[in-house]
Amino acid sequence: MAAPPSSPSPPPPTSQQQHQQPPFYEVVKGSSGLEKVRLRGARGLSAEVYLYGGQVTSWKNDHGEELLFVSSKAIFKPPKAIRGGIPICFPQFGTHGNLEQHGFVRNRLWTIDDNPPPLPVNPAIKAFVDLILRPSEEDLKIWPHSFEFRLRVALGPNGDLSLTSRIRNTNTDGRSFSYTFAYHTYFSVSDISEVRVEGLETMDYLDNLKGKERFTEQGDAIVFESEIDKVYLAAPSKIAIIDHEKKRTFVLTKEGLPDAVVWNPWDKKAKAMQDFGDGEYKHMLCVEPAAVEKPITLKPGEEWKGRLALSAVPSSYCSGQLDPLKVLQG
Ligand SMILES: O=P(O)(O)OC[C@H]1O[C@H](O)[C@H](O)[C@@H](O)[C@@H]1O
Repeated sequence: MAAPPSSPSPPPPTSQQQHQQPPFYEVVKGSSGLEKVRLRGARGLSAEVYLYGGQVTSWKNDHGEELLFVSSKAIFKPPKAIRGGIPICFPQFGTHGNLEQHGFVRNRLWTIDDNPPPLPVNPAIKAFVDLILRPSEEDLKIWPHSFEFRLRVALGPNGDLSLTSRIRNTNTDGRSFSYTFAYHTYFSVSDISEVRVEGLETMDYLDNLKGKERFTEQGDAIVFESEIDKVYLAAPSKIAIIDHEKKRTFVLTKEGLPDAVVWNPWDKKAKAMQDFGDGEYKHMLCVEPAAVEKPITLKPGEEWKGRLALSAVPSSYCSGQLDPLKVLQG
């Protein structure tokens, strides 16, 4: 009698999987068969990161509510970058250079880094993953610099999401390199006209809709009535996005990233984008911790660190006024 066909044995767990112990961390197939890492926290908290782009595409609170925006028309197929979540712009933000818009790492395939150099962490954080990207031969033709880009995405026990980027110059010919950078974060909001941003008032900004001319923001918190595409310069380390309708406040804390880009394409540009629904601009806002005005320069062997921490907290709403100081100073 023929022996029953043997089922293929599962691949051995990596050291990180062993360390993390499922259910904190698993690799699953996402849209178009692209692999993604699912981080699982307590009480149903979760986050997802595509290896394509090293891109966070989901962050859910303990009610299972999605906190990031991903377009219903997002294309999960190289070379298009995924429209939504947290694309990483490197080594160029926007059109500040000769490379393709926002650089190339957002449409490259990253890998899981099983043995990252130590990074000081809160021992309470169990759900995290380390990714790494090194340039290919083709990438070196576009941007002739050797680098290691390590990204840690971590989901804290209280649902906070943090992204830590470590970029190292690994050029062996003694050359420095310079770059601009952004965490192009798409937040999900109830209705853009019910949202305001605290922390950027009175800041100087470059207006991308006016040829990158420099202006100073006036008045109170920022509210949204039309297209916006501004790079706020030397912005504070904490910025709050207050969603009145949802009674939710996102607090962004940034380190190593002086600037903050605010973008909403509004109706006309929304319609012109192939991978964005016509009315979706109402339900998203990009606030992007960035280093744009002053590029970062690394000598060979040097490493830069840029961190973004996100939390979503219920906002109290008293007689039409939130207390911005309470939000920003926590
Ligand atoms: O369409 P993308 O290349 O993803 O860029 C989307 C947007 O990103 C940033 O926020 C820029 O400031 C905008 O000028 C740009 O339109």
